[in-house]
Amino acid sequence: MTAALIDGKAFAAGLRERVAQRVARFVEQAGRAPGLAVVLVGDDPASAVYVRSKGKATTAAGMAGIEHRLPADVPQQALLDLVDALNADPAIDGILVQLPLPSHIDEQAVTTRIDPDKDVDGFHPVNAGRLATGLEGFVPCTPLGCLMLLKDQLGDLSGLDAVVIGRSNIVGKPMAQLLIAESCTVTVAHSRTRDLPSVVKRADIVVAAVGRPQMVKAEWLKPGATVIDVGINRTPEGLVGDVDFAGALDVAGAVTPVPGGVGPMTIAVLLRNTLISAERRENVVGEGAL
Ligand SMILES: Nc1nc(=O)c2c([nH]1)NC[C@@H]1CN(c3ccc(C(=O)N[C@@H](CCC(=O)O)C(=O)O)cc3)C=[N+]21
Repeated sequence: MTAALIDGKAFAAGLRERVAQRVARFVEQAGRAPGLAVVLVGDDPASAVYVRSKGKATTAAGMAGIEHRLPADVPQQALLDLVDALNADPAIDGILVQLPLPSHIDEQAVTTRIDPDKDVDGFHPVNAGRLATGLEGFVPCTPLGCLMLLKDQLGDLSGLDAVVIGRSNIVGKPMAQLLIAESCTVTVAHSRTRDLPSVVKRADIVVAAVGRPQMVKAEWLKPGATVIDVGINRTPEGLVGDVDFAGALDVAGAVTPVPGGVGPMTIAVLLRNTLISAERRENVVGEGAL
C-alpha cells in the first residue's frame, strides 16, 4: 500500500467545530440560532438514518434543527404548502427536503419551490446557474465537500486533469463546475462514455459518483492519482464505494475510504451552508475561516 488515506471523517469534524464557533458569534449578534428545517416524506429506513444524523449534527453545532415528517402518501400540494410556510418563516435559514421523494411527487416542483436563498442543498436551478456563472450562491454539499478534501490534499488544483464519473445534477455536474472554477481540465464521463479506463488513466483527480459498487478498477488509475469516492453502496459484504478501494491503495496517491470519506463531509457542509445563509439573512459578518 502506497496511497495516503483521505480522512473525511476527521476533516468533517474539524469543519463542524469551526462552524460551531461561528454559530456562537452569530447567536450573540443576531439573538437567535441559525435554523435548518429538514423535511422527510415517508419512512424509508436509510433516509431516516441520514435525517437523524443531520439532526444530531445540527444541534451539536448550536443550530436549531426542525424536523418535519410527512406520510408517504402526502399530497404534493401539502408538501408545497409546507415549503411555502418554511420560505416565509424568518427563523428558518435553510430548507432541505430529503430526496428521493415518493413517485407521486414531482421532485422538480418541490426543489424549485424552495426559496433559492434558503436552498442550502444547492439543488434549485437558480443556484445551479449561479455556480455555473461564478455568482455567489449555495453549492451542493457533496461536491463542495469533495472539493474541500481535494484542496486540502493537493493545494492548488490549477492545470490538473480531472475526471468526474457521473453526470447527476446533485453531484457530477456541480463537481465539474467547481473543478472548472479551480482551473482543472475537466472530463465528465458517464454510462455512454467509450473506453472509460483510458479516460480515467489520464486523470490526476478522479471523482467517482456512479452508484455502482467497485466499478472503478485500480488498473485504470494513473499512479499517484487522487481518488475521491462518492459512492455509498449497500452490498451483502457491507458498505462499499464506487472504487476498488483495496486495489486503489496500491496505485493511487491518495484515496477516500467508504465509509468515513465523503459522506461525513456532506453533513458538515450542510451545516456550513446553513450558517452562511443565516449570516447573509441577518447581515452578520462571519469571522474565522471555514
Ligand atoms: N435533499 C437531500 N440532501 C442530501 O444531502 C441528501 C439527500 N437529500 N438524500 C440522501 C443523500 C445521502 N446523504 C448522505 C449524507 C451523509 C452520509 C454519511 O455521513 N455517510 C457516512 C456513513 C454511511 C452509513 O453508515 O450509512 C460515511 O460515508 O461515512 C451519507 C449520505 C445525503 N443526502
